[in-house]
Formats: sequence, C-alpha cells, structure tokens
Amino acid sequence: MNDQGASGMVIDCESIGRTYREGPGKLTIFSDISLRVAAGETVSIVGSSGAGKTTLLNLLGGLDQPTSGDIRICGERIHRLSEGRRALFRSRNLGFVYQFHHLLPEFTALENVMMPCALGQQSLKDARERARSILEQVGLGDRLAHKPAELSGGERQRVAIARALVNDPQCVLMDEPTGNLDEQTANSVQAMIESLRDRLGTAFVVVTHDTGMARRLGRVMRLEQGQLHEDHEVAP
Ligand SMILES: Nc1ncnc2c1ncn2[C@@H]1O[C@H](COP(=O)(O)OP(=O)(O)OP(=O)(O)O)[C@@H](O)[C@H]1O
Repeated sequence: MNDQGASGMVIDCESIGRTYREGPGKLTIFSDISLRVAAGETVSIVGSSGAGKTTLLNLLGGLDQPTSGDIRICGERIHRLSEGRRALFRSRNLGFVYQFHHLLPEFTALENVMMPCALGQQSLKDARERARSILEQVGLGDRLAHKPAELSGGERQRVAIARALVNDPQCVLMDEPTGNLDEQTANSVQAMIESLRDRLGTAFVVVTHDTGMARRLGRVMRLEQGQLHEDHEVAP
C-alpha cells in the first residue's frame, strides 16, 4: 500500500481540467477543479446530469487523462504513469463500484471477489480467505457459491463492493452505487457503505443523484457549470 504523500491526502487534485474535441471545436467540461480527500473521509459529488461527475471520477481513478492540472492519488501523479504502472497502481490503491455491478456471470460471488487479487502477489489460498472475509463483512457469508443470476440486485451490488475492497484500497470510487436499486435496497446498501467507512478507514468518493444519501454519507460537493464547491444546503 502506498502512503498518502506529503500532503497526507488520499486524493489531492489541483486545478484539473478536461476538454473533449468536438469536430473542429472543443467542449470544456471543467477547467479548474481542485479537490482534496483525507484518509477515511467520505465525499459525495452531486450535480445535474451532464455536469461532469463521471468525467471527474474517471480522472480520479486514472481511467482518463486530464487536459490540464495535477492529480495525486496517495501521493502519486497517476496521470503521469505508464499504462501498465497505472493499472498496477489502481489495483493496489483504488476500488471501483459502478451503477451496474459488472460481475462475471459464470463465476461465483467468491470467485468474482477474488478476481482483483490475481494482479497482486497473494497466493490463491490467501486470496480466497480474504475474499471470504470481506464477503462476510458485507453480510454475504452464506452466498459465497452463488452466481450473480442467483443473487438479488442488492446482493450483487454488495458483491461488487466486496470486490472493490478486496485489495484493501486506500480509496473506493463509486459511480451511482445505488442508482439501479429500489429505495429499500438502496437504503440497505447505503447503510453498508456507512458501516464499512466507519470500520475500515477507507476513503470513499461517491457520485450520486440521491442527495439524501449524499447528506447521510457526510461531506457533499456540488459540480455545476464547471465549478466544484461544498454544498452546505445538502450537507448535514
Ligand atoms: N468521450 C467524450 N467525448 C465527448 N464528450 C463527452 C465524452 N464523455 C463525456 N462527454 C460529455 O461530457 C459531459 C459530462 O458527462 P458526464 O458523464 O461526466 O456527466 P455526469 O455529470 O456524470 O452526468 P450523469 O449524471 O447524467 O451521469 C456531457 O455533456 C457528455 O456528453
């Protein structure tokens, strides 16, 4: 696991911008966004559709390159790493959860959660033990051998969260983690994220349209018209 760099921040981005080419012109989504997230902190990012929330999350996760500015994750400028080193860095330090679980249908819950361990140094036995333990922590100790089709929507999302946590990342990036769930299931997944946050000391950055969930998770930032600012109306 990397340390958190000189600033002590898990995420420290300074004045980042992302511009897309659009035919002969350019589309600037944002040009000057700064964000710092401390170890164990949970930050939700809200904002209207098309504001650039997913774009920002992809930059934080090293899945996209900024047009300008500096992104440090655990002290490392990920956008400057080669593709191979970036992939390794991501697998060691970051976890990802999306609106749709993206589990592999032919594998069991346990095998799906073990997958990210394949990039690491762990033995198969250690990886299985780690995956089993994290599945127990998300309340799925009795669903290890179930394939995704044999799980409910909420259970699948719990498996996806367990998979994001299996390598003990410093930070988990979530894009609409409850967006595909009914209200009751969304509430239970949200409660689980809160409990993991309190127990594991992992930082979470959660993109969501659910301002109620954002408020309950803690610090809320709003991305609007290219600006990211603290949202005190939504904040508790
Ligand atoms: N690869 C791309 N090329 C050009 N434009 C893009 C690309 N990816 C995203 N965009 C544009 O960037 C803007 C921001 O998109 P983004 O998906 O980040 O918004 P969002 O805030 O996450 O929206 P939503 O809440 O609807 O998911 C949109 O106008 C989108 O059309």
